[in-house]
Amino acid sequence: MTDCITMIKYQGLGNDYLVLDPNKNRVQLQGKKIALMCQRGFGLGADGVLYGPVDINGKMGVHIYNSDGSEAAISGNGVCIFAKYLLDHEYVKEKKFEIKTLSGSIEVECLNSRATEFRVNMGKASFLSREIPVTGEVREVINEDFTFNNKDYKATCLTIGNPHCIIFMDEVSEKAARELGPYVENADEFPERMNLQICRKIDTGNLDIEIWERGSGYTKASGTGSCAAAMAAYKLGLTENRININQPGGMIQIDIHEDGTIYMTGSVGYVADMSVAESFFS
Ligand SMILES: N[C@@H](CCC[C@H](N)C(=O)O)C(=O)O
Repeated sequence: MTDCITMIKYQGLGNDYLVLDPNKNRVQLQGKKIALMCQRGFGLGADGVLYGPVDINGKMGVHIYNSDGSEAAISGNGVCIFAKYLLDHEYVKEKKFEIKTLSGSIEVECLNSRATEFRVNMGKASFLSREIPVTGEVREVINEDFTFNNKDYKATCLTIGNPHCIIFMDEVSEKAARELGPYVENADEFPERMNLQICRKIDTGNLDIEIWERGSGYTKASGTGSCAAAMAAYKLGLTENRININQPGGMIQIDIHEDGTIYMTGSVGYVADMSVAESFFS
């Protein structure tokens, strides 16, 4: 029998990931293999790969990869999807547990019996340039002037464990995100590249966003992107501390606590068991 690599595809509001469990596969993960798996058309198609469970500093963790093969420190939808995988495959039995990522330990809570709704403690954001990172003197990057593709914008940048640029606009669209995204992602001001969310304020409890992800491009939803958009709007005094983030794949609710801790409530779904022959990578 040909050696196969087995994966399970899940999605969080259309932000889809392949879970690759090293306990079930003997595979040396490399960036180009990940990129090949994620390709739509030539590969299996996904916004990224979740490789785990693995040991990270003595705890059960997951490595998160974007569809270009780059590794991300955190993914909100990715953590919800991985939490579902761990419950579905009985790696955990509790409803509340921690998942280790490169950005730290993330507390997750399963909210329903089908393990499709999760509440995640995403920690605190930082607007400090040296933590995001953004070049220039150390400052909070709030409503700052930037030029992307020869056009001037006001942007607020922050880290949720991964870097985000938030630009408020009167109208947001997939077209606008796809046009601006690559310039923001790869701007010289952002040494580790950048995730972009363009945002429209609907009211003090609702934002509309469109997303261009570092390393994955246009996606239908983003957990960390939702946290970043909500935190930027709250910091700018545009919203209350409970904000519904409406995005093409659906809605993610964000709660910002008094101490600045951000909680996201997201939904995920199982898509399919998939396998590829080793020869797929040759
Ligand atoms: N879709 C994710 C974000 C994934 C990581 C991001 N592309 C990065 O490189 O930081 C989410 O749901 O947060």
